[in-house]
Amino acid sequence: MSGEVPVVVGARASFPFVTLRLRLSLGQTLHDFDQAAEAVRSAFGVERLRVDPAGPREVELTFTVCDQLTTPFSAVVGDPSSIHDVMVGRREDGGEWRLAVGPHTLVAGSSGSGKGSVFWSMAFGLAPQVRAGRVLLHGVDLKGGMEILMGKGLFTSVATSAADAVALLEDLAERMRERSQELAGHARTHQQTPESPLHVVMIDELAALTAYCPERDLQRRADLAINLLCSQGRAPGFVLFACLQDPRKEVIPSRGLFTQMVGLRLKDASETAMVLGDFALASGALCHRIGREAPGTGYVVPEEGGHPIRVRAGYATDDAIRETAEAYATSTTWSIPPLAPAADSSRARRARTSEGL
Ligand SMILES: Nc1ncnc2c1ncn2[C@@H]1O[C@H](COP(=O)(O)OP(=O)(O)OP(=O)(O)O)[C@@H](O)[C@H]1O
Repeated sequence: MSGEVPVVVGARASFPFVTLRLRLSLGQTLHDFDQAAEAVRSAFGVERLRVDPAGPREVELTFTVCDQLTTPFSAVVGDPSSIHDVMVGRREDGGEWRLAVGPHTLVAGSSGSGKGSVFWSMAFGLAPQVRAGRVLLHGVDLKGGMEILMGKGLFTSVATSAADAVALLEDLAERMRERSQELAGHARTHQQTPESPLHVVMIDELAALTAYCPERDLQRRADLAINLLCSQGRAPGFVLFACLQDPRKEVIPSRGLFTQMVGLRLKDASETAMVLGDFALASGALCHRIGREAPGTGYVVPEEGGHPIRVRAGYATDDAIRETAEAYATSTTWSIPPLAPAADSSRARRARTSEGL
């Protein structure tokens, strides 16, 4: 028997997961299990099946036997003491889904996949820090501000045109450079305080700036500023959080600079691999199989590495967004500086309403 069929050598359960450990039969490889995973998952009628190597001749199959994320729930305002990560929803094991604030985050998902719920859950999570002045949110919404202006009170500045978005990003890149110079020789990472807040740039649809912007020069300048902020912003306290429908490299050249990826419902397996890595498919993290009836559901690779985790974001109604924005409004608002002429764009020009930030 052991030469033909893999033998079950162990089993364990920890709700909602059941794990079987199998000894490979002669000639079988991990790849065979990866290939068969979808057929086995479907035969057992479970939500997800993950295949992991477990030593030279063994493999583990982990079945998610109960989907705890089917019922939607509301986005919540963060805990005032949370600085490094915020709760944005729930994980498949019933625990809190917390997103780290430091890394640059890309949320990819087709239209209607629920990117807005991750966006607002993040903003709600940061709201107490916004009110305390330790975090300044900057919004970029080139759909005329439809999404972000609803919660305008939380934002220090909001750009709703490509020209304003570029002016804002270049201004932030310049502030980042200045702060890095101030920190040089004193500290390797920035500690957020009201005197020196963390800047979080929240972009509703990144491709509107990096791929579909009709003005090539603005597109080029936006790419440059995003690359600068992504590659140098984390240590001095400048962070990007961007949503995107189409994760292809030609749409978002700086994709690799985003180190925290959230994959909601996507079009096909290649998009899933682009967002979460090839590894995701063998882990059963199939963003392209997420149903339309479960917006806000997706997979995320934990910052410390390991398997993608299935998650769902809390949902923020329009009323909840307005109320939260009113209750946790920032006291720091900026006018976006006028767009510098192209040749002059490396020198940010300022029109600050708050001094010394
Ligand atoms: N976490 C959630 N829980 C329950 N329902 C949700 C959730 N997120 C979104 N929805 C529902 O799905 C709809 C689409 O969500 P949303 O507008 O956030 O998608 P999107 O990915 O931003 O789409 P687009 O790119 O077209 O703007 C919402 O109007 C809402 O009804």
